[in-house]
Amino acid sequence: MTKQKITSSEALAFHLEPTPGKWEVTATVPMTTQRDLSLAYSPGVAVPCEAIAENPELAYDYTNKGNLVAVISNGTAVLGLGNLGALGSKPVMEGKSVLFKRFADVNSIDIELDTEDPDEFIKAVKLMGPTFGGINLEDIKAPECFIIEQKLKEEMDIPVFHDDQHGTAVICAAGLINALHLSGKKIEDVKIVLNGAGAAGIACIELLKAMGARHENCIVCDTKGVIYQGRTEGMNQWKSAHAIKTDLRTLEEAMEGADVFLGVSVKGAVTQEMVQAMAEDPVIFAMANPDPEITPEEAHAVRPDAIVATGRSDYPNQVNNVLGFPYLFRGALDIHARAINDEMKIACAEALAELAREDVPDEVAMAYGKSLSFGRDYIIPTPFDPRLIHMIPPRVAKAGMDTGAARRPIIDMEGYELSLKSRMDPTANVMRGIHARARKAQARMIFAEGDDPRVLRAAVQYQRAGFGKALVVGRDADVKAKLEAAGMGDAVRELEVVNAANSRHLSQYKDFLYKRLQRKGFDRHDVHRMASRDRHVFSSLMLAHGHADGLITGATRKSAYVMELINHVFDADAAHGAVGVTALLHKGRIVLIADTLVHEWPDEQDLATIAERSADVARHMGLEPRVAFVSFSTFGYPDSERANKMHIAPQVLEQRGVDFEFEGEMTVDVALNTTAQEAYPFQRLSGPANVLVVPARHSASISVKLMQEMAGATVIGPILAGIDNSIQICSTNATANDILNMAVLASCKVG
Ligand SMILES: NC(=O)C1=CN([C@@H]2O[C@H](COP(=O)(O)OP(=O)(O)OC[C@H]3O[C@@H](n4cnc5c(N)ncnc54)[C@H](OP(=O)(O)O)[C@@H]3O)[C@@H](O)[C@H]2O)C=CC1
Ligand SMILES: CC(=O)C(=O)O
Ligand SMILES: [Mg+2]
Repeated sequence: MTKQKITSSEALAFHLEPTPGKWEVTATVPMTTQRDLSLAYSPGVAVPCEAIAENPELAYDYTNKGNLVAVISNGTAVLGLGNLGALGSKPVMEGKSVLFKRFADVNSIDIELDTEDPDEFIKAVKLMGPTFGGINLEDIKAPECFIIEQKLKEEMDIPVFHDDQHGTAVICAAGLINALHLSGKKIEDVKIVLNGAGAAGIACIELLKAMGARHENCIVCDTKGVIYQGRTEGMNQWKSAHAIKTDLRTLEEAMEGADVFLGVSVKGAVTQEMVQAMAEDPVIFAMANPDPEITPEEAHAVRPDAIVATGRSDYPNQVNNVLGFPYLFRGALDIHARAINDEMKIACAEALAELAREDVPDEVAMAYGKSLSFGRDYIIPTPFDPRLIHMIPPRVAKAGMDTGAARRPIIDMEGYELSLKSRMDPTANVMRGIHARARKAQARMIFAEGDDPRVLRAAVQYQRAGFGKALVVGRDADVKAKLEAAGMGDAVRELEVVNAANSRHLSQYKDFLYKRLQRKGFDRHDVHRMASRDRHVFSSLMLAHGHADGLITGATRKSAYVMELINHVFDADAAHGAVGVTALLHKGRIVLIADTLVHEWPDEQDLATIAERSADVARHMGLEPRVAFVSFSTFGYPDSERANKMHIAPQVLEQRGVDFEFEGEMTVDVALNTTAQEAYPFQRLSGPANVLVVPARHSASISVKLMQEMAGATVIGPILAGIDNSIQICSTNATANDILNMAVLASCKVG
């Protein structure tokens, strides 16, 4: 698989922009009028306060407690980086909070406590109990973490869960069930070596023993080597419980003939010699973060028969607690659980293991840009698998209900699963699918406006994110200076700068252009000048000759101007069926609007073509198209000459016999709102429209910009559809990220 290179400057920029950190708080109630204020605050707020004081259970109804989890750390074991202190751990904790939201729609805030004293820590967390529906402890070193978790579990009436212990153990167990299944070994028989006897290590080995691994077959190591009976150095009661009678003293000795290696220690703790000495079909879970005990490349170089997993997302088999904590808490919160007990953890591990053995739906394979099927490189579901949200929490919730952990059991399990499906934001999956397809396409993308810093940023990101090769049109010295000024001096050597002066194909381009334009009033001299001087024309010529796979431009000049130049080389116009489609992403919805670029005032035939091209784009984005022809009238009322073409266009489409849903004409609310649709029982859309064909380019532009400015919608486009070549025109106020999105779309050849 293509490994994505991430630089330190990118990581810092990601955390700095658009605002420092990774999350913010938004209100879920209106706060605009005097009445809102009276309800949300004094005097209205007194009513729920008193109700909750009388019956604390009502806090789950009248406050956000029931869907709020605290991620709490003191920073004493930040990933595998060691003790970075409370503040130093904040980026990881913010990250965990965001993962809670992204994967399971759990609201979460991070809290960093500046203390290494377990009693102080316990007291602080306990006092916060009323605020939260659950507590996720994170990156607290052993053995303090054991004391802290145990005490808080005893004293709090909400789930307290140390993720590094149990989250890791659950995922490790799920992965191991499947790895052993593949290597044909049984957990009772395998010799397991665990390196790292801290939070994660102790919990992993305890869970595996509970699942059948034999005490005498498990060798645990730490910084002092093997934990054997009688050892006194660096010991504690949790390690002692796993000490065995043995003469082995070092990890190297322990690894001889081992079937399974589990690493939750530090980067590079395992050597190739150690791996070489393992038994046949060894299982190696090198889970230290951010860098594993040994890389899959190193392990496979000496043992091609090994099944290897790491904690990282850029290798296959990511054994990482991100697969666990969001879904464990989702299930626990939804039954208002008092705790997350062992049965709930085991249910989670089994559900994950089963899911990996199931047939992988196309949408998952598409999102990852490769086919995934149960085997050595796919023993555990991938974090972006959209089935996790509706398949794991119900199993956790059921186990909690069966074992008395639920305060409010779920009655309608089927309804619960459906509600989980609709919790997740579909736009994220669509974007992921597009990115994965682009990565697979590895397109050579021309960024025509190499003198613009936004374009340069996008080009650098395009290449560094592994989408393909970025070809930047510009003058070498200028590109270099701009990159340096933008703090990306290190990218100078990475990007290929192309221009008329360094092109071997210029005379070929000139001849081609002259042939196209000689009967359109251009003389040879003008044409040659244009080919070599105008970057839009030069870029188009490169694309037309197959010297690149896609073109992205329009960030510096108005789109009509750019289109005119591009059309000297291509036939990307209305007469040839070109259409501009813009995608609006907002509040978990995606709506495409067309035509935003090519047709000024389309007639009914054009409108039908626009619908067809837009439906293609929708399918490319992974959406099943539901097209609405929108107007200010609905099904003929009010009758108006201006709305007439919108009334007729669906009939034209009907005659063309297309294979997608369409309807019209209708107002936007009828198109997008199923309740409004009920007033028209004869209408044929099976749900809200996701493609809006609008009467003219001005209405398209107004709608898009209104959504962008007023609602803060994400705008992708206009996507130029209906032409063979992959050209995307971005807008002059596009950000580097918008330009990158357009390049990615161009690269997966949408349209
Ligand atoms: N993939 C995943 O999902 C997860 C991975 N991890 C990773 O596991 C590692 C440990 O985390 P955690 O348990 O929270 O941390 P702890 O600080 O609680 O424990 C660390 C343990 O690793 C041991 N150790 C450190 N260096 C070595 C070494 N060179 N050889 C052998 N043992 C060593 C320590 O030994 P001693 O006791 O002698 O000090 C200690 O037992 C980290 O790298 C972390 O990123 C953690 C959670 C989840
Ligand atoms: C993944 C995780 O929680 C860790 O490495 O600490
Ligand atoms: Mg952790």
